[in-house]
Amino acid sequence: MAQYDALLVVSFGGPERPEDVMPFLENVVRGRGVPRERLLEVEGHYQRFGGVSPINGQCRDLIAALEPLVDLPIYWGNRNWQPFLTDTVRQMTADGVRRAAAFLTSAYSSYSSCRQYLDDIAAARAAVPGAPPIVRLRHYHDHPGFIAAMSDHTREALGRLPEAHRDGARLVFTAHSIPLSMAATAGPTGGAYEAQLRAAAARVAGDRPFDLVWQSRSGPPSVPWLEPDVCDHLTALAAEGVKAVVLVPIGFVSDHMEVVYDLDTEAAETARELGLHLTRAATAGTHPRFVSMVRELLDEPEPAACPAACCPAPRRPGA
Ligand SMILES: CC1=C(CCC(=O)O)c2cc3nc(cc4[nH]c(cc5[nH]c(cc1n2)c(C)c5CCC(=O)O)c(CCC(=O)O)c4C)C(CCC(=O)O)=C3C
Ligand SMILES: [Fe+2]
Repeated sequence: MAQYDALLVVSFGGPERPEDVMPFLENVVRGRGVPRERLLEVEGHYQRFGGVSPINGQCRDLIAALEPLVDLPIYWGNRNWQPFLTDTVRQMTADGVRRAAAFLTSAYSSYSSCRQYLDDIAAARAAVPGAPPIVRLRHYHDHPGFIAAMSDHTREALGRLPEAHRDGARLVFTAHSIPLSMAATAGPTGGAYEAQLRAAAARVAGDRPFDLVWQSRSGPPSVPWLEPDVCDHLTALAAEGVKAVVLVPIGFVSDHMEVVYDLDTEAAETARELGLHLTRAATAGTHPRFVSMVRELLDEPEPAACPAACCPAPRRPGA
């Protein structure tokens, strides 16, 4: 930890009042070619929850849990909503921070889940004269702390199924879908997003059979994204005679809107219609092993930066 004098938590950001929902969404999709109808539909998801995304509160909770373990000032900046990364970097600079470590609330390689965060950190630094170096802590999708937290939460969700259904329940891991072109170029040699997710899911599943499926598809319908979608997969499982499912959102680190809407609202409704027993595992959140993992990452030697050609920005047909 001696090499850093501050910890910066970098997250996606989300609105916390109804009037902030559309401006937030416009920040997220600027230049991304997301159809207007999709945006209005997603606006509805946020307004159903009073215009409040859970994600900022979850960042505050994570920081509160880190404070007793990390003997450094902890800063927090978001990519898409207040507190904005640029404002935080300005504050860090004013406070005299000389070399900060960045913890990203995104665990896997791909343009959306990695390079876009690095680009936004670079843009924030470029906007602030004298901004300190910000060193991204390494990917943690394979860290024992992350795997332990998800394993614990998966066991706990299995325990919430009716007892008679526990042995036969299928573990269904989910992650945010991304365009196939983005998946193909994820990581230093391509395919890393899916490969990392599958490896993490296999470790959490242990010797139980499992599936890895996708949620929260966006973008124009003409662009192919990773499939199958979680709801289509539940339908297929029910047709095969599966009676109970545990959904494990291994692709995310907190129970934000993509979890509480796309899984707890939409997928739960699909399961009810199909007569499937369904529980959902909590994400890592503030699980003690996940929190202590951040402390352990700070103590590791400074990680090498991602290769420049890793996770390139996708071409955006329709953008
Ligand atoms: C890989 C990935 C992660 C996981 C890694 C990570 O955690 O970063 C993730 C997380 C999240 N995605 C989130 C929200 C949104 N994502 C959108 C759109 C998109 N996501 C994409 C990918 C990912 N997204 C992509 C390829 C798009 C299409 C536009 C583009 O090419 O960039 C849109 C636009 C509307 C729509 O859904 O169409 C919204 C509102 C929230 C906040 C939730 C909250 O508020 O609680 C979180 C944590
Ligand atoms: Fe997203």
